[in-house]
Amino acid sequence: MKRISLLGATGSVGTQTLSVIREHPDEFSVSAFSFGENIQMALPLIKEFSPKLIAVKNRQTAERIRPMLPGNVKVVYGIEGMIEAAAFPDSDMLVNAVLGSIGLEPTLAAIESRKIIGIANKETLVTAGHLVMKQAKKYDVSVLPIDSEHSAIFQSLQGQDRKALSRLILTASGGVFRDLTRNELENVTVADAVKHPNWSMGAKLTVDTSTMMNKGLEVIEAHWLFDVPYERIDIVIHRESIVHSLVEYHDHSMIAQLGMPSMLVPIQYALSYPSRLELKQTKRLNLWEIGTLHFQKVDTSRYPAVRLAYEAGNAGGSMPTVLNAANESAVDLFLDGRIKFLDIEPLVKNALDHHVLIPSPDLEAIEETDAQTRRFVKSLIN
Ligand SMILES: NC(=O)C1=CN([C@@H]2O[C@H](COP(=O)(O)OP(=O)(O)OC[C@H]3O[C@@H](n4cnc5c(N)ncnc54)[C@H](OP(=O)(O)O)[C@@H]3O)[C@@H](O)[C@H]2O)C=CC1
Ligand SMILES: CC(=O)[C@@H](O)[C@H](O)COP(=O)(O)O
Ligand SMILES: [Mn+2]
Repeated sequence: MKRISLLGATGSVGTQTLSVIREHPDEFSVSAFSFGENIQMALPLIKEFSPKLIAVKNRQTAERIRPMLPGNVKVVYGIEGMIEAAAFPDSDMLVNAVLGSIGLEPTLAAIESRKIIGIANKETLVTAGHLVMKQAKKYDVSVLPIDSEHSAIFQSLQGQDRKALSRLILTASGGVFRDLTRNELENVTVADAVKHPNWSMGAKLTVDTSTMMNKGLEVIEAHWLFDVPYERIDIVIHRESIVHSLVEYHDHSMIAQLGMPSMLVPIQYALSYPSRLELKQTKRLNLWEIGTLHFQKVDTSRYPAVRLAYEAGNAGGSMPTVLNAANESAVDLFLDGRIKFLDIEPLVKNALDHHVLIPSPDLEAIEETDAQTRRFVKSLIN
């Protein structure tokens, strides 16, 4: 029985993680459960999975939910609460499916408590991948990818000769606006931007897929997870989201993982690794029904966020922190209707241009850079 601390339990990855746990009650249980403010969604899940610890975003949410729960359930809140949930002594594994760089400190705390880490929360690896991977090495902890592309790469590396790895190739759907020119993006709305052609996901990530900042963040995520330099990480646009990513070896063999677009597969693989469990809930891939797959080179003048991400990754130090924080702020502003879709990329570029690089930032410098960048982006639109 693997006992799990789940951060972001009410979200898209969080609820799908709970579906995997529901299907395998003899394999997994939930010991600590964290969410933001969505009590209506959380309450039936808490009743079903009976965690011992609940962490919520703020004091008001904690005070509202406390009387609705049995007395032996502990309720905590804020970043300290999330850290307590991540490092909960009765857990063996952290599944980090919270949104944003707020997931960093809980991840570090769980590593120090020697939990297995299942990481969906890519912002944590983008903002401070060097700290996470250094800590994981120090405490001899596995960091298992849940992001679909990284799970595909991880699966394509199993049993292979790491020294023979040539490059990683991340697939990208191109997002909902992939058939529009940049001029046609001028007046796209929030409602248009939160529809993904192949996956059902939270709003922030869906917007990131349409600027393709998501793929830029994923390049940085792959750099840290697999210790591969940026010049050996490529992106290919693949409309169907059937090939979830590929690894090329020195003998020119490419090994890929394929499947229908469902997060249940990478989530379950991280939970059960190194075993594979049966998955009943997802449609099998039927290649003759799919028929044709398409692959296309990325044009970075169409998707400037991809270029910004490679530049930030290559610059290193605190630049990826700025990239991530500026993007989180800009996407929030877009989702709040305060800026247009095409304002996102220039805001991120402006924040990167304005930042003076810190070469090897520690946690304090990362958090200060993150906060400063968010203030800077807000000041630009005010
Ligand atoms: N969705 C997907 O298919 C994939 C997601 N990912 C990554 O996984 C992460 C989660 O994505 P997704 O599930 O789509 O996001 P969602 O927006 O669907 O869910 C976010 C979750 O985080 C909680 N949350 C948000 N802010 C806070 C906060 N300040 N304090 C505490 N809890 C908070 C939300 O709580 P509440 O709603 O209760 O307020 C919710 O439970 C992201 O990093 C994303 O990039 C990676 C690959 C695929
Ligand atoms: C499901 C998943 O892993 C997302 O992060 C995904 O990457 C979104 O799809 P595209 O980035 O290919 O549009
Ligand atoms: Mn992904």
